Amino acid sequence: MKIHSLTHYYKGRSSPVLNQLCIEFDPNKLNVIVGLNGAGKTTLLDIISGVIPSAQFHSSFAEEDVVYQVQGVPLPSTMKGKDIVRLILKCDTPFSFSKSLKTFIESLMPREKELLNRLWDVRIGDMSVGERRWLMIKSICQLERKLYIFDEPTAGIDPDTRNYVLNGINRLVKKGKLVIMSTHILHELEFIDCKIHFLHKGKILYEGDYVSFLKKHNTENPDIAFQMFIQEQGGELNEETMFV
Ligand SMILES: Nc1ncnc2c1ncn2[C@@H]1O[C@H](COP(=O)(O)OP(=O)(O)OP(=O)(O)O)[C@@H](O)[C@H]1O
Repeated sequence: MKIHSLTHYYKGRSSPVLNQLCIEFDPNKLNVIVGLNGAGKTTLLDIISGVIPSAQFHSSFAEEDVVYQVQGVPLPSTMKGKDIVRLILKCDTPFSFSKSLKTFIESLMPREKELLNRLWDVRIGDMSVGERRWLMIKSICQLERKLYIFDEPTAGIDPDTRNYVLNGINRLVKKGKLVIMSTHILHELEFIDCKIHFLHKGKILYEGDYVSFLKKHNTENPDIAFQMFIQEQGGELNEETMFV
């Protein structure tokens, strides 16, 4: 999937958040969008998923072939773990819930099974941020879709659980699905076959693999490479337009 030129303005903002942005997703790799806070990653994912309509982007995927994990959990806090699992797995209507649940449980590692068991009767409002995210994402990974979009799926998740989440997402790529995610945790990409899309100043200014990104900046630390990349692009503010 390619986007040739995408511009998006938010109401009341004089400059566009996305400015003639071009991007090419790789169907055989995990596509990872990175960039500073406020760079426009969520906006881009919102447009690709159809949450924000855009006259400049026409998805080649039908609505029912797409699943989008958003950052917040727009669900009542009294829902329990088992309700979330049922709600998400039931989205795949051709399969019965008991069959989907059996497949879901079989896909989990032993510690994940313990976690599911523990969260089964816990209300969302009583789960930690990481527990809630793990449950939502692992359930979403069970759905049969062609395009999967995850907005910061590993934010606030401990390293062990993060591995389970990333493995689940990576398995989708291996199954031939198009997967796009955003992240601020660059170190997690080291062992993943991914294509990084660096969003900065409304455009994708770098597309390539993790190793090339590090090599380009002559470092083994992705956070340093990130900082160097931002500096290369010139980070100065225009003093004339500040605080007016
Ligand atoms: N509904 C909105 N109306 C006006 N401006 C918005 C709206 N949503 C987002 N913005 C602005 O657009 C810019 C990009 O926001 P966006 O959430 O896409 O960034 P992001 O890269 O996902 O940030 P983060 O890494 O912090 O999650 C920000 O400056 C934000 O303030």
